Amino acid sequence: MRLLRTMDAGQAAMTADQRWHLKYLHGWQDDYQGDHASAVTLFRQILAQCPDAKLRFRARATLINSLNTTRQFEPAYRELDQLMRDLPGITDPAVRYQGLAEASMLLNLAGQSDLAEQLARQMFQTIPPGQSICLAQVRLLDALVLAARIKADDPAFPQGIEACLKDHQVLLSDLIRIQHVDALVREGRMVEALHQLLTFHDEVLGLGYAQFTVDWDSTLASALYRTGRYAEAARYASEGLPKRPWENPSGAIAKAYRVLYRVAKQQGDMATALAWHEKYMDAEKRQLDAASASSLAYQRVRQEVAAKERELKGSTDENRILQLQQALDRKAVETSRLYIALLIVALASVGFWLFRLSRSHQRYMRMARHDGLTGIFNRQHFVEQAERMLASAQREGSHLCLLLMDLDHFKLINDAHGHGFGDLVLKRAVAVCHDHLRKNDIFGRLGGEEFGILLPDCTLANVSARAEAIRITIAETSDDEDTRGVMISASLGVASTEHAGYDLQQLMADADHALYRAKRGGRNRVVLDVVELGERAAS
Ligand SMILES: Nc1nc2c(ncn2[C@@H]2O[C@H](COP(=O)(O)OP(=O)(O)OP(=O)(O)O)[C@@H](O)[C@H]2O)c(=O)[nH]1
Repeated sequence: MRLLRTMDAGQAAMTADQRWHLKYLHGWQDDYQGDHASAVTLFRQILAQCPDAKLRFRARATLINSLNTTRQFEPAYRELDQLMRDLPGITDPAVRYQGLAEASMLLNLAGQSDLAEQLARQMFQTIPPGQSICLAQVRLLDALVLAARIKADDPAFPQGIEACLKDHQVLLSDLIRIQHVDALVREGRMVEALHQLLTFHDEVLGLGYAQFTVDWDSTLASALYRTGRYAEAARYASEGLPKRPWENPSGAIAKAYRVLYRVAKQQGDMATALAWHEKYMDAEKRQLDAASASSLAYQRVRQEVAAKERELKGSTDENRILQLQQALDRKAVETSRLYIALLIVALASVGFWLFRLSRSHQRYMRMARHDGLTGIFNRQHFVEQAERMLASAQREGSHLCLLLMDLDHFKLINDAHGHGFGDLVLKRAVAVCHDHLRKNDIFGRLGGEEFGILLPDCTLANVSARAEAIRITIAETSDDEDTRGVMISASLGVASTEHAGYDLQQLMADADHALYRAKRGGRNRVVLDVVELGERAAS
């Protein structure tokens, strides 16, 4: 206490952590001195605000003890439940050890000797440095004796006593002795029990621990009574009774009253016997009430905790279902996105494929319709287009002219300059012809070096000028640089719907006839199927 006062004086210089520890010590002191209400308040402050988990754990362990002492069983078991939950997080052996010891003791009081034994056995694995198995053995024997699961000859008793004495824990060594006495009494070994109780009686008295003294004396009185030593039994029983009535019921007090009652009865003092019997009954009832209240409280808290866990599990399950649902939704969104992406890729592929197909179709169509060398219509397509145009002109009542053009002495050009050169001349002749054609004119290669040109909206009156222009242009290619002055010319035969009508065959025949005449007339000239245009020799 003095130490605590000194520490209080130095509080101003303490760290926050040190102040919390000081508070804990005050709580512990209040508890020891019987001011349990103050102790409980201090421990609860620590539990609510202290940041140090270790100190909170210790405060809870001591709080459990205070609550139990003041018979606040339900809060005590609630704290015990929390203590057990916090236990796995506590690694400091001394703190764990303390917690396990408190928990084991409380469970033993609640009649849960199995659980108490389990926790006591855990204590053996957490012996703090510098400590022996003493306290662990006390807790274990407490549980085993209560459950009558240990024989009086078990070496655990002497081992425990030895360990406690080594630690200078005389009170704890005597606690083991009284546990041993319980075991001896249960086996009917009264003489040995008595011997032990008498031998250490003064030592126990010297400890000054009132509750334990009552326990020892009443056990001694009971043993004396059972061995027929009535007077001594009565003496120890009444000596053991507390000087002022205890707030807390104790089995030891009931035991002492019972001895006194039995001795009085034995002596035939029925009035005294009756008085002791009443007290005995009252103490026994209080003891039993306390025991069953404790046990009931334990069961109630267990159910409460189980219900909470079920609720928690339920909400956890609900949460998990919700989470799964959300995960599923996310997956569904991802899947639809994937499908959309796949669809887009598929559509793009199909689109691309269609585009390529149409391109190759167009290429194919172009190849099918056009001449590979000059790029103008081939004969078949020229005929098709010409027929379409003739039909249309016939419907509209307009006139067309057909020019058949054939390069002169082309064989000679080929023979003299090579086939490749001949190709060049063919392409050049076509190219220059384009300069004189309109958008709707139809131009095709009918074969070899022979070409057809169909001119819509054209009459015999204006065709000659256009045909002549074409002839002149071709003749002028002779002067081109790359034709190296080779004589190039063309003959043209012209036919018109005005004479031939709208039948292509007839028109072609007329034009062919005119062409023949142009060739026969000396080449490099234009001949109408009716009138031969002026002959003009190639320059
Ligand atoms: N270089 C080349 N020559 C071709 C092509 N197609 C046909 N020819 C040639 O053109 C020549 C046509 O000769 P001919 O029918 O005798 O007529 P020509 O020599 O022009 O005489 P005329 O028509 O009477 O003036 C042949 O020698 C064919 O081999 C071609 O695509 N390229």
